[in-house]
Amino acid sequence: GLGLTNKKAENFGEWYSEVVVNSEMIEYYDISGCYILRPWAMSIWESMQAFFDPEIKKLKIKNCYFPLFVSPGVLEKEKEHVEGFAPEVAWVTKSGKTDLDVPIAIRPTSETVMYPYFSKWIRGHRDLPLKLNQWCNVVRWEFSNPTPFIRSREFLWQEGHTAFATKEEADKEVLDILELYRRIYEEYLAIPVIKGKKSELEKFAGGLYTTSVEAFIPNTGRGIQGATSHCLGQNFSKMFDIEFEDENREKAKVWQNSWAYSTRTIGVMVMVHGDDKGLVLPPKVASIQVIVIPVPYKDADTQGILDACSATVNTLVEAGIRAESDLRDNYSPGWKYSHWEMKGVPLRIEIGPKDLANQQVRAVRRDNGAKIDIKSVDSVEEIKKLLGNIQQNLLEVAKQKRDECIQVIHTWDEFVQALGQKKMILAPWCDEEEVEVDVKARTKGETGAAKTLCSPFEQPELPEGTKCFASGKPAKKWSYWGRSY
Ligand SMILES: O=C1CCCN[C@@H]1CCCn1cnc2ccccc2c1=O
Repeated sequence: GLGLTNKKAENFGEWYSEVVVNSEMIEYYDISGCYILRPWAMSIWESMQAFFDPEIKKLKIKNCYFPLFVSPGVLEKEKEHVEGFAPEVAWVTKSGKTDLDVPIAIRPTSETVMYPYFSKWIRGHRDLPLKLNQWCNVVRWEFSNPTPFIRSREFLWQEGHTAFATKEEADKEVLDILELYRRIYEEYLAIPVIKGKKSELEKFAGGLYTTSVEAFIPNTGRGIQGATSHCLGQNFSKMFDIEFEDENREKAKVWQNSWAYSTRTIGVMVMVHGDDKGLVLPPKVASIQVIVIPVPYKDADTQGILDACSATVNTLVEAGIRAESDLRDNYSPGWKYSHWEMKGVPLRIEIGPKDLANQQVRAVRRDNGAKIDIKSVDSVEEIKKLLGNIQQNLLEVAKQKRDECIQVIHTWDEFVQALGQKKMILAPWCDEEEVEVDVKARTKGETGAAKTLCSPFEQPELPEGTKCFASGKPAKKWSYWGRSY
């Protein structure tokens, strides 16, 4: 029947798989690591896109589309950039029964697809800045445990690729885009994130520096990279000869960025807000914000109740609220309550004989279960307010839970203890790579090693003489550490 067999606090992995399927977002596919995105998931992707695409167009970024296929020559152009990733690259080796003389790679990301053409298109400084984005799928044939939305062999994302004459312009754009990612998480998905810089070990090896928004999953005590905005420096322009004649007719290499968020965002939302009744959708990304359900009663005026439901939906829709009714006569009200709770619809409206008689409706919030009687005449205004409160409450509750998981430490013993308590750890660090490698080695265990998540832009006070928690050397910065996805 209805309802989840797994509890979020008891077996998180099974709970998550059940929620994404029972909420009708995901259907498992017969190829491991590949998932069907059903409309209930696709509409969430589309609502984020409906925010992000106009925003990047305001920044004069233009959408394009490059081929899915990459010729081996360019993919292997730079050993450093690709070597660590090579095992994940999927290759086309045949067409029909015939072997291709040269295998063709499927894009895992598009730097090497795009940049030979950036080199062709950029001649003079008047060709700059070049700012392109594409909405597409990418393929990475990963072998670690596949998880819908979080880690799949094919996923949807947007990838921005930009080229500037100066480093200053590139540095500014990195942060402009990172702010858009923060807004996606905090204003749409109601998920708190931390903006910061990745360590040298964790950054994109092909770039100059990596910034990211980091989320945290309290149930597993793992950090998760929410989205990433890299400054590539001139690494790729040197590799691909992307140069221009500057004002004093000198040849100069361009400064580049690349940035992405993916369908992983949806998985983070499920993990953070979901509960034992199923999915919980923030109103901003809910394709149905209000579901209206008739509660007929024996010989009471059933037609009157059905008409009131339809009238309520029409009034709400006219006011721009995404409302629908569930008038199916082959399901009980109780069944419908569970069904739409499982799908995470933020607000339910019940209309029974009493409500009809009193010219009111009963609203039930999905986030905290509160029941509110609303005068039908005030329904639009009251429901808009309720949806706003739900959006804000989801963020506040998530922020409070996340903050409870943050632990500031100063010593190795405190670090190990906090790690065991599934915390997101804020620690003073000497910023030396071999110390980071050492921490990974010393915390290797069945639940995975601890790594740096990011060094937050907002740095707490670092008193003179503070020691690195892991090496005892003078600490240079505060960094977040933890196990991660
Ligand atoms: O993050 C982004 C943002 C969007 C554009 N690409 C960058 C960097 C991607 C890093 N990466 C990630 N997995 C890979 C897998 C196979 C080959 C290459 C790669 C690879 O370069």
